[in-house]
Amino acid sequence: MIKSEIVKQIYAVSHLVGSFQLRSGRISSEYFDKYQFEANPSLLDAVVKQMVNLIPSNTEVLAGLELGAISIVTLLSHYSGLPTAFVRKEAKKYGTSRLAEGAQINNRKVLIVEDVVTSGGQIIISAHQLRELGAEIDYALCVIDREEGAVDKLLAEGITLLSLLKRRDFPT
Ligand SMILES: O=P(O)(O)OC[C@H]1O[C@H](OP(=O)(O)OP(=O)(O)O)[C@H](O)[C@@H]1O
Ligand SMILES: O=C(O)c1cc(=O)[nH]c(=O)[nH]1
Repeated sequence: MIKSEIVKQIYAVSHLVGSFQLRSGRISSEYFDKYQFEANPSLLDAVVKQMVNLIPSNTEVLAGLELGAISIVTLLSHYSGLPTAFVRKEAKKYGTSRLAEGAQINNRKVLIVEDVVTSGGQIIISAHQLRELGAEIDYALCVIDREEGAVDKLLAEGITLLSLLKRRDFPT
């Protein structure tokens, strides 16, 4: 599927208009309901196939942030052959008590994988937690960058934000 068709389909299935409180606390008149494009197998497949080309060449592990990025990172792992860490917002309180499940991240080049990025706040929180666990994080990769300041905020943390799509790619 070509990129313009992906844009068209994502907009059709996931773009909502209304009043939405975002993770950052901001109020927005629009919302990309990522679960709608993730629930569509052919669209998810097309999105992830394009994201494979954006993975930095020195990446050793993919790290998908719960919940929305888990389906994306799983398919990205399938197409890239890279192992995956599934990253919780909080460490599990029983069993292995892990924040990052799956692949080992200690001393490895880890690419954070996200769905929709607004302020970049969630990536920063998770990057701090993963770095505490020994991960080396220079990049994050998302499906949609809403272009609300995340690129600069992340750069200040030493993280380059790569995105398949930007807000400007969609209709206004
Ligand atoms: O760039 P930010 O301002 O941090 O906002 C974007 C974050 O908010 C959304 O997650 P949400 O909290 O809705 O979680 P979910 O994936 O568990 O649904 C989105 O999936 C990003 O993780
Ligand atoms: O910033 C957010 O919380 C957010 C924005 C958006 O468009 N979609 C989403 O899932 N989260």
